[in-house]
Amino acid sequence: MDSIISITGLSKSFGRRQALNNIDLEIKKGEFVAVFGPNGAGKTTILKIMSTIINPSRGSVLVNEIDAKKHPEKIRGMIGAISHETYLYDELTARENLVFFGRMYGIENNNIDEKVDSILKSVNLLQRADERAGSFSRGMKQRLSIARALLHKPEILLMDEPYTGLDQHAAANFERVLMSTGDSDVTRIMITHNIERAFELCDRMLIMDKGEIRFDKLKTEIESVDDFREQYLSIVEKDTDAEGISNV
Ligand SMILES: Nc1ncnc2c1ncn2[C@@H]1O[C@H](COP(=O)(O)OP(=O)(O)OP(=O)(O)O)[C@@H](O)[C@H]1O
Repeated sequence: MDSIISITGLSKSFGRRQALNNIDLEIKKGEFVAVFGPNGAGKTTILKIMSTIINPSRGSVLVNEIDAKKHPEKIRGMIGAISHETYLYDELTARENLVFFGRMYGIENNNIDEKVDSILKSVNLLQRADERAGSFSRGMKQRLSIARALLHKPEILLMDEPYTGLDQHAAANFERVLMSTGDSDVTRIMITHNIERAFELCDRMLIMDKGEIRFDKLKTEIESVDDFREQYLSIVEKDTDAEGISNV
């Protein structure tokens, strides 16, 4: 089995609200998976469980055959997470933030400065390296948090609406950095409402609704963006006003 992530019978409830309902999902090493769905579908919840930020109510997540519930610390080392929360320290400079996280991930002291400078350059923040993260704009913070997520060269990148706050230039640059990680067989999972970009970048498209995976196809099995959009609407519009899909 060449799955890097193996999810079985996964459910999550918050009080009486069921966010995930008995999900099974296999993700292969090196796949780039886009996850769509209306607000409240359970997308962030499944990513948070994969990142070991929260525990499931039932079921299991195995990453490289390691049980996420039993060994969360091992899983965290394999994962880079980009989300709405930037996980940055406002009082530290951009460089200090990355050095801090680099040490946490066990990057050796003798080459940490070089790695930090190289990743800062890739997100166009090298010139601002010695300024406090707290003084950065939202988009700059997002770029720094992308750098933080990539610094330890994770095997798996989990992205929850990574385009948030990025201007067009930064979004294009982010995609360049993101696709360059493909050389090393990185597995990427991205929640997004941006159907056009995802269709261009990803290998596999999932649609979640009401805590379930309602659509799961390889891009090669989908005729076109329009075909996918139609399928999305036919799945979600019965129950919602189909918020959460866009062309931007
Ligand atoms: N900490 C929490 N406490 C209570 N309910 C929660 C919590 N986190 C999520 N939920 C609920 O679980 C359901 C799924 O939420 P989730 O954030 O996974 O949706 P989503 O698909 O990521 O939505 P969006 O597109 O709006 O980000 C929602 O009904 C939400 O209200």
